Formats: sequence, C-alpha cells, structure tokens
Amino acid sequence: MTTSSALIAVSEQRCFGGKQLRFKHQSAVLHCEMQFSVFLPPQAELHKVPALYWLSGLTCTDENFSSKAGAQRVAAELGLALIMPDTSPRGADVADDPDGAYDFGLGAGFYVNATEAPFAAHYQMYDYILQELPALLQAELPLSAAKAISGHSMGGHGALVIGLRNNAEYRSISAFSPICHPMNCTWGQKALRGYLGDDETKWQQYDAAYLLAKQGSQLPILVDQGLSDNFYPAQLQTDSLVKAAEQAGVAAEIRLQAGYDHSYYFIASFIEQHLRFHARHLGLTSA
Ligand SMILES: N[C@@H](CCC(=O)N[C@@H](CS)C(=O)NCC(=O)O)C(=O)O
Repeated sequence: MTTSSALIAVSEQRCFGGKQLRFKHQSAVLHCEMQFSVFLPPQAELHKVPALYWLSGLTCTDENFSSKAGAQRVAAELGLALIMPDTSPRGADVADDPDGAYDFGLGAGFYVNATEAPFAAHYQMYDYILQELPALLQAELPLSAAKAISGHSMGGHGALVIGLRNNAEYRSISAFSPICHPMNCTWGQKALRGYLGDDETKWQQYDAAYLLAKQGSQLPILVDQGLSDNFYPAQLQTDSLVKAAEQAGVAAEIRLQAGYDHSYYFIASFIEQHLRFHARHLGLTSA
C-alpha cells in the first residue's frame, strides 16, 4: 500500500476535557483529499488510548456523528477515542450517481472496494477504513492498536461487514439500524450492482447476514433497531441478522426498540450503552 501524506489540522475544539478535532489528508487508497473527525479523550494526553471507528450512513459526512450523537461525554469518561470518517471519496473528479440520487455515489460509498468503472478509481472505502486510516492514525495520534467498530444504517452495514471479515482487527462490533442483508433490499442491490457489477456472488462478501450465517463471529455483537424507523423492515431486514446469528450459533445481542426512528435522536438515546459495551471489550472497564 502506498504511504499516505501527513495529516493537516482543520479545526480543534476543547470538549469534555478532551479534543474534538478535524483533519484532512491525501488518501493514497481513494486517490482524493479526505476529511475526517476525531475525538481524543483527556487520557490521550497521558498515554495511548483505544479507538472506536464510527461509520455513518447515507448522505452523511464525518460531522453528523460528532455534532448529533452526544458521544463525547462518555467517551471522555471511558478514555475512548472516536474516529469518524467520511462516507465516500470526495472531489470534483469523483464519479457520482448519474441522477444525483442520495443512495449511491457521493455520500454513499457503502464501505466496499468497487470494481466497476468509473467507481473503482476512487470508491475503495473498505480498504480505507480497514487499512489506510488506522495505519495513518496510529502513526500520527496517541492511539493504541486496539479498535472497535460501529455505525449507522449504511455505516452499520459497513461496521458489521468489516468487523465480521476481520475479527482479529477489532475487539467488538455494534450497529444502529444496519442494512443487514443488502443483497436483498433496493438500497443494497443498487449499490452492490453499481460498485461490483452484475455477478451477485461477488456481493456476498459485503452482506452481513450472509457472512454471519456462513462463518459466525468471534467478536461480541450489539445491534439496536428502532421499531418506528421508516426504513424498517424493508431496507434493513433485521430479522435476517437474527436468523443468521441463530444459524451460526452466535450470541449476538439484537434489540428492537419500540418507538424509536432512524434518526440521530435514536442514536443519541443508546450511544452510551454502545460505548460502554465497546469499553468492556477493549479492556477499559470490567464487566
Ligand atoms: N435523504 C434520505 C434519507 C437519508 C438518511 O436518513 N440518512 C441517514 C443515514 S441512512 C442519516 O444519518 N442522515 C443524516 C442525519 O440524520 O444527520 C431520504 O430522504 O429518504
């Protein structure tokens, strides 16, 4: 892998005794300039801290989670860094949905390595999240190698797929309202066909329900799904993940939350439980 250039600081704010940061850098994997946000807890001034990677959903940037989820207070208490990448490559020369739709192209990278032209030139979000960003951040920021992964909707799909396929890289996986079975819903089918082509066997490597049923998981999994979510069940298909966990004999905790929708109000309501779940598995707190 080509080495990335160094980070350029974009903004810095004091937050719960730690730092809310934004950086840009030239991504060697995505071939474009990328921005991302980081929360460093106060403990990072004394020693290296583990990190939770948060993958956002359709239409988001690195700033939706940092400004809406309210995760910093508990992350500061726990000594947990938050890494918030963007949701697609960016820039004038990056291909977008031909109709400018919100569910494909810019803001909708689906955390895959695209193989289809013209998207393959930039849309390599799987490698960006799994390899380039952690290598860069562990070299430049006070982060240990210990990582967990979480996300929302398209980002919940990304967190599950990347975590399931790379059990040795992470300590725990969680998701809010994840797209559990993208091979079987219109958001997922459009994205997987567009980025990977018509051969549906190539889609399986990016389908959490398929992967969980086939290989199980060594990692603990926590999922929250709101029952008043307008994308549930059609796009999200939480039941497919429940069935896959049963089939694989995996004790995933998959919770249906009455009255909650797809928004960041839902995420804000349960993010503390997700942070404490990850902190336990990262060894920051005892069970
Ligand atoms: N714009 C789309 C929905 C996009 C959407 O709900 N995006 C979610 C992730 S899938 C999100 O987090 N939006 C940004 C936000 O709420 O801050 C629509 O109108 O149906």
